[in-house]
Amino acid sequence: MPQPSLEITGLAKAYGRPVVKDVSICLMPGEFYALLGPNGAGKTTILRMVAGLVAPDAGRIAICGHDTATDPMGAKAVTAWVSDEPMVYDRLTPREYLHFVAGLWRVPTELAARRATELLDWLALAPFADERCGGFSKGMLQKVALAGALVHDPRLIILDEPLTGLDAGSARQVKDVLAEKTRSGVTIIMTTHILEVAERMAGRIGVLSGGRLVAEGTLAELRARAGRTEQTLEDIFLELVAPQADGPSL
Ligand SMILES: Nc1ncnc2c1ncn2[C@@H]1O[C@H](COP(=O)(O)OP(=O)(O)OP(=O)(O)O)[C@@H](O)[C@H]1O
Repeated sequence: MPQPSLEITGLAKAYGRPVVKDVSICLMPGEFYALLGPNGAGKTTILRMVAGLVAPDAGRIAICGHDTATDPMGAKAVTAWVSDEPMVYDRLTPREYLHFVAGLWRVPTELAARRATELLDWLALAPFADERCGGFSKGMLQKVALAGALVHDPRLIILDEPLTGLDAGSARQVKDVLAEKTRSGVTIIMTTHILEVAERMAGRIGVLSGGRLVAEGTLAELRARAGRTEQTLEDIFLELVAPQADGPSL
């Protein structure tokens, strides 16, 4: 059996009160997984723990076999993290930024330049490749940040609300790049509030409510579980996260 790209087991985190409770998720190479849940359900906290930005209180995370607690560098080397708040240096151009990030990852210069050109093309940033990022819109900065996250050719991409603030054209470019990545065996885990995006892009969907994973599966599996095949993802989602599904914590 191939090695999972992401294996989360019994993950827990409290900030005064528990916000992530005994969450386990296993993703294989090439999977696209969407984490859905109401505001405050714990989605970003899980992603931040996977990215190594927050330490779990309990549980284990392994990325392509690298335990994030005992081998954080090994785990980070195969991971890309793109937050919903793009951090890009204003004074650099997209090409300079990608060169800089590739240098941090020690990607050989020629390979880095080739990947940068490809990513800038894919994300329709080529015409702006040599303009300073300082004048860019938030959507353009998000695309530059995504390109930066992909320049070291990660095996796991972690995305927090990747399409927020993108216009239809940019959202399509990002979706196409992500779909292309999964075709080449890269695994993606993302949070989204846009149910249509989860429905269209993700192979599997996990629904989080009050810090717990209350359902997981393909859309067809979630429908079958809800007992009615004609239900939309929105109907299923609202049923799953309704207060009676999770007690009074919501
Ligand atoms: N650094 C922190 N300190 C204290 N509480 C935190 C911290 N980070 C998150 N929380 C709390 O943990 C809970 C889960 O937050 P999280 O951001 O993971 O939810 P989310 O599902 O991503 O929500 P949203 O959809 O609104 O982004 C929230 O109640 C939040 O206030």
